[in-house]
Amino acid sequence: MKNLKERLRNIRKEIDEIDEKLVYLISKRTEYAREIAHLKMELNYPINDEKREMEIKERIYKLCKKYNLDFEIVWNVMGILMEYSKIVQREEINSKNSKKL
Ligand SMILES: C=C(O[C@@H]1C=C(C(=O)O)C=C[C@H]1O)C(=O)O
Repeated sequence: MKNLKERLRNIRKEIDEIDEKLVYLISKRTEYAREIAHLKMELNYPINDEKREMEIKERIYKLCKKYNLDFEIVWNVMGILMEYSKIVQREEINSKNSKKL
């Protein structure tokens, strides 16, 4: 019983560390998206890039096979992250445009 409780505590510690890494990686991903927004402004490219999103989808599909994960669920998570990166890009472009006025 004592061992089981200790194992539970240890696994939760591992999960906390993974969560911290995930949040760090989300912040990295979002910062890169912010940088991309500036490049898109210069290049006159739209925020949405369906072709790129399809490439990501294919990669994620293969990675899910490799790591034996449910693609639908992982793709939902990725969808949220991509939505977030587009929100940040829109904010970035709006704030740059409003500074121009
Ligand atoms: C970040 C980009 O902008 C958008 C967001 C994407 C993402 O979050 O991965 C991918 C394609 C674009 O729709 C990009 O073009 O690379």
